[in-house]
Parts: sequence; structure tokens; C-alpha cells
Amino acid sequence: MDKHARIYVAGHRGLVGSAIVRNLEAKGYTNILKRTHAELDLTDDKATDAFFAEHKPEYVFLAAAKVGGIVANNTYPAEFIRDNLAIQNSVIHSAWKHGVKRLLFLGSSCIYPKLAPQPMKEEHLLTGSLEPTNRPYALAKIAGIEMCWSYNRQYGTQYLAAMPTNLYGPGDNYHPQNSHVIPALLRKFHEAKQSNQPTVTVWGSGTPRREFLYSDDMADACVYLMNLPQDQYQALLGSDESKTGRFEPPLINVGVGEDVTIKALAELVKQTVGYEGNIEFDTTKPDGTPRKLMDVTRLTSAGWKSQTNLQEGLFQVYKDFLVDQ
Ligand SMILES: NC(=O)C1=CN([C@@H]2O[C@H](COP(=O)(O)OP(=O)(O)OC[C@H]3O[C@@H](n4cnc5c(N)ncnc54)[C@H](OP(=O)(O)O)[C@@H]3O)[C@@H](O)[C@H]2O)C=CC1
Ligand SMILES: C[C@H]1O[C@H](OP(=O)(O)OP(=O)(O)OC[C@H]2O[C@@H](n3cnc4c(=O)[nH]c(N)nc43)[C@H](O)[C@@H]2O)[C@@H](O)[C@@H](O)C1=O
Repeated sequence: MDKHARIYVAGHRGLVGSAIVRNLEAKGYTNILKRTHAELDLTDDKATDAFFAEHKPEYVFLAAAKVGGIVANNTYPAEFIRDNLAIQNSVIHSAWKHGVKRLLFLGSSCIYPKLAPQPMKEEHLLTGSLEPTNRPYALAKIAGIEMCWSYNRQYGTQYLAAMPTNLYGPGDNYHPQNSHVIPALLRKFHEAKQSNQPTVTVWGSGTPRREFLYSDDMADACVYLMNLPQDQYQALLGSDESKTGRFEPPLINVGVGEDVTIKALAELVKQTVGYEGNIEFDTTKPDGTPRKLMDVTRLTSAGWKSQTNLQEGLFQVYKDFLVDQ
């Protein structure tokens, strides 16, 4: 991307979008297009089309989505499928109509089957049943991948779908019910420490394993992928199955390649916060997928690797959380 290229970061105030903007600004990009949800509702295809017609972005990071943790996904399934399908439909179609050069669509590791072999490779897409707590969201993301693939096949576009593992970072959503596990636990342990509560309750059995990537690393991977030389980028766009007979969607996993149990994560957060009480598990709450570790061979072969380990990342996020208290 040229330093003056018109780059649209959809969802620029979110966890990932804000990190992408920080990354682009630090690298000297000068022409970043941003709209809040209130300024441009991306489920509205006419408004989205008008925005693309007026501003003609050359590159698009599609980081706007309806996002939440396990209970949010399970409580608002209709919103998760509807909003995500609508956002990606209007953005991907407008990108094609107005000549966007490259688009990076962000999906999620939950697109893979609940019991996929571990670590999960890109080729495991659509090989088994999905985890029910986030199936509506996962199906919307799978449709987004297929849409990128279809536009590439029919119109020769250059749309790549990046599948992040579970993310965390500064400016995350700390809602007590709707957030993901890291912000939820940071808040729970912090509040328990402040009010001398003897116990913190962690949802589920503590046995599920999750892989966590720091949002600034995620953003760096996104910018790296968007900037790949044409031959390397083209290779990630897979192939047209109707011609090659091979199932190769334009898909790439983004993760760190290692995971921890939720119990071990809770211990780490407890240590980060400096809480000295006990941890108990509420098994009436869902565990979700038992494990979803990404195979990141494709990403590391493309030349990118994460930098921030979980302990360091948690320390940074807790520091950021304390600033807002
Ligand atoms: N967080 C995670 O652990 C993971 C996230 N992902 C994916 O990464 C991407 C970014 O997620 P994340 O940054 O965490 O999400 P956030 O919830 O932090 O941010 C989402 C952003 O989308 C915007 N948005 C939501 N709905 C609309 C809409 N209808 N019109 C316009 N803007 C809208 C919000 O705008 P505003 O701020 O103005 O309200 C917000 O900026 C998503 O595609 C998500 O599915 C994938 C795996 C894990
Ligand atoms: C990124 C990914 O995020 C969602 O999937 P998930 O990985 O299950 O996400 P989660 O962060 O909410 O939970 C991870 C694990 O942690 C446990 N857990 C313990 N205590 C708390 C707790 O207090 N809050 C939360 N949220 N979870 C807790 C929880 O029971 C689960 O076992 C998808 O719906 C989908 O949105 C998606 O793509």
C-alpha cells in the first residue's frame, strides 16, 4: 500500500480496528478513512454504497462486526447472524462495485468444526458440525469467506479472509455478561481485589483450551498481509475449485500456535491483578468448544509471527484497564 493510499478501516473504534489504525499511523499511512457505526450503518447497503462511491477506498480492512463472548453469542443469535451477514454483504459488494484493490475480511476461529483435528488447518473448513453456542456467528463468517471466494472467481477481485483466534488488548469490551473471557476475568479479579471478595467465579469447567492473540499483533498481521507482494498475496487467494478440483478458499489463520486451559488463564489473570482469594467454577455456564488451536503454518510461511506473549499482553491490558478506572 502506498503511504497515501485511501485505506478504509471498517470498525475503527473496535478492539481490532483501533489497533489497525494505530499500526497504520505508526507506519506513516496518511489517508485512513473512518466512520463510526452511528455515522455509517454498514448493514444499510445503500448508505454503504454511497460511502464507497464518494470516497473510493483502495484498500479495505473489514473489522466491523457484531462481536461478543460465549454468552452474548448464545443469547442474541438472531442479531449475530443478521448483522454479520448484512455488514459483510454490503461492504464486500460495494468494494467490488467501486474497484477496491484488496480487501481483508476478518472471520473467526469458530468457523472450524467443534471437534476439528488440532491444530486446525485452513483445509478443515466445512468438514464437520459447528459449536452450537456460536453457530449463527460462525455461519455468517463462513458465508463471508465464500463471498470473498465467489467474487474473486467471478470478478477477479483480490479478497482475502483472515481467521483470528481469540483476541484481547487495550480498549476491549468489559461488559460483565457479553464480553470475551480475558476482559471478563480482568474485571472480575480486579473488582474482587478492590472489594476484598474471598472468591472469583469463572464460567464453565475450566478445562476448555483457548489460544489468545494480542490485538496489536493481530493488527500487525493484517497490515502485513495487505502489503504482501502480489505473487505471495495471490498464492493465499487459493484457487477456483471448478477449474482445479481442489478445495482452496482464500483463507489464512492468524494465531500464536499455542493455547492454555481456562483454569490456567484464570490463574494468570489472578497473578496479573494481584488477587489473593480463591477461584471457583460455575459449571452451569457453557464451556463452548473444547479446544480451538490454530495451525499457523500458512501465516509463518508467509513471513509473519506474533510478538507478544500472554503474560506480557495481560500485563499491558491490565495497565490500560486501570487508566480507565
Ligand atoms: N475479539 C475477538 O476475540 C475476536 C474477533 N474476531 C473478529 O475480528 C473483527 C473485529 O472484532 P473486534 O474488534 O473484537 O470487535 P469490536 O466489537 O471491538 O468492534 C466492532 C466494531 O464494529 C463496528 N460495528 C458493529 N456493527 C456495525 C454496523 N452495523 N455498522 C458499522 N459499524 C459497526 C463497531 O462500531 P462502533 O464502535 O462505532 O460501535 C466497532 O467499531 C470482527 O470481524 C470479529 O468477528 C475474530 C475472532 C476473535
Ligand atoms: C472469539 C470467540 O469467542 C466466542 O467463543 P469462546 O472462545 O467460547 O469465547 P469466550 O471468550 O466467551 O469464552 C472462552 C471460554 O472461557 C470461559 N469463561 C470463563 N469465565 C468466563 C467469563 O467470565 N466470561 C466469558 N466470556 N467466558 C468465560 C467460557 O465458558 C469459555 O469456555 C465465540 O462465541 C465467538 O465470538 C468467537 O469467535
